[in-house]
Amino acid sequence: MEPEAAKSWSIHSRGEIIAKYEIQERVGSGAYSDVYKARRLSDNVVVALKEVHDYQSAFREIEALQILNSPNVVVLHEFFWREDEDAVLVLEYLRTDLASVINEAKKEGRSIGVAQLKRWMLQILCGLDACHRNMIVHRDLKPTNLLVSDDGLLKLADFGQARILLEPGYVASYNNLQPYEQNAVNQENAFQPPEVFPETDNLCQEAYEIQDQDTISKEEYFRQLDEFKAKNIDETDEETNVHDGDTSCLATCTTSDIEDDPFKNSYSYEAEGGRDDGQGCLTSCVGTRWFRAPELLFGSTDYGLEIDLWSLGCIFAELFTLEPIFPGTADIDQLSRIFSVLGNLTEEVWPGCSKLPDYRTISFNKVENPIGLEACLPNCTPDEISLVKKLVCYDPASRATAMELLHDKYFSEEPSPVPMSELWVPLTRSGQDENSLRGWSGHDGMGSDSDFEDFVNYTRTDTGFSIRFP
Ligand SMILES: Nc1ncnc2c1ncn2[C@@H]1O[C@H](COP(=O)(O)OP(=O)(O)OP(=O)(O)O)[C@@H](O)[C@H]1O
Repeated sequence: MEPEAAKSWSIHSRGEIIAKYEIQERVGSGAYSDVYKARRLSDNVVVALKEVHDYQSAFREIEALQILNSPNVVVLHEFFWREDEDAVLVLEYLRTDLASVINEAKKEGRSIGVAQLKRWMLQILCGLDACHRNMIVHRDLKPTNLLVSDDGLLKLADFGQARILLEPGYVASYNNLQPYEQNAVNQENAFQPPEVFPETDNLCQEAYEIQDQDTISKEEYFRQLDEFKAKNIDETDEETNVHDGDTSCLATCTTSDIEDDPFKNSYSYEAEGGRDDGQGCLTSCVGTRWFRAPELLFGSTDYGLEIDLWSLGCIFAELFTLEPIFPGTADIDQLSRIFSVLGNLTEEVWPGCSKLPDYRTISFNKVENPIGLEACLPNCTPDEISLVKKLVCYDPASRATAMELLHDKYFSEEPSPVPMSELWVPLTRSGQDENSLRGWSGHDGMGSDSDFEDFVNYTRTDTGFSIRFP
């Protein structure tokens, strides 16, 4: 029996939806959406109905998912879109997520075995590689957005902040799909639950083999991105009259980040280029803070796919240690945590970084002895540390691409990744993130959003403020 309260859900008033789906329960909600588990009446297939309360977010998610055809990206079955009503996306239903995998392991006091880790990582890499080959930057990668099926199939989800960095159709053609993706496209009835997924060993092996023919090189990617930036227009958003950044800040930074910040005139995520500037700049206010790349924290508006690679590095680190690597309580705290590990961001480590919009607004005191990533990854092997280092590095151009990582020797060395059927999949969804649960994972006391609470040693300067680490 459906609980009484359920009848008041706005989705029940959508005649076209309840004619086709029986809504069973609400399974999640996010900054932009409510998500329901439902049964398709015609064939009993279980789906997720995502009612998206933000036009721009719905548009982006639909646009990206229509392009992507990867076994490691959530399937969009259909969508309902009417003027003056929230869009409803019908997605394949995935019961749990990677955050739950991490939380359960932690609760049980065990680590995730290396062979299991490798299988999770390979699946994330395959999904991300599919996005990046289509020049789609996800912009909100985190464990709660990596959904997992009962069979251990991991899928990238929540494309509400995704952007396509090139004109649609430029790279997303059938011929550009990897063999495993072509199989997915060829499935006669796309509305069936996925068939047994080919083992990722084969999947990634095939991906390696055709890499040189069918994927763009890093150099080509940067060339295309430069062209895109030079054009300085965003056709998608121009056409739809949607501008990047209109909603992202409120969705991803807590209100108090902005409202309570005594220095909000000196340090702000409301990057000039990101809000309705008509120039097609990207907003720096994307993603969830713990996984946000330093260039975003410094207000960059012309970043690329590499912001996802930073997030990926943070996710890999968390898989190794079961703890978020940079659990910042506010945006400046986020930067300070990164600095204390990697050292200060300077022209030596990333030539050109001083041109980042907020680089001179905030001056951090020199971190004399950064602890290094090794200290954050105790009990990890040199290969594991090296894997994270390839992603969690300042210069975006130095970050390894998803395709490069699929070739990383880490994945071909013993122990081999477990077959998917041997993955340990939690029975429930327990995943939480910084936005949804304060005090989770032993981060009690770090829940404040005040950027300055943790920094008693700050002083105003002519251009902003300066912070000494405690
Ligand atoms: N396909 C799905 N199958 C099952 N549950 C889902 C699915 N998609 C989303 N959910 C659940 O709904 C929650 C919110 O979905 P999602 O993250 O896509 O929305 P959002 O509003 O963009 O969230 P966020 O605040 O993280 O940006 C997810 O954390 C997940 O628990």
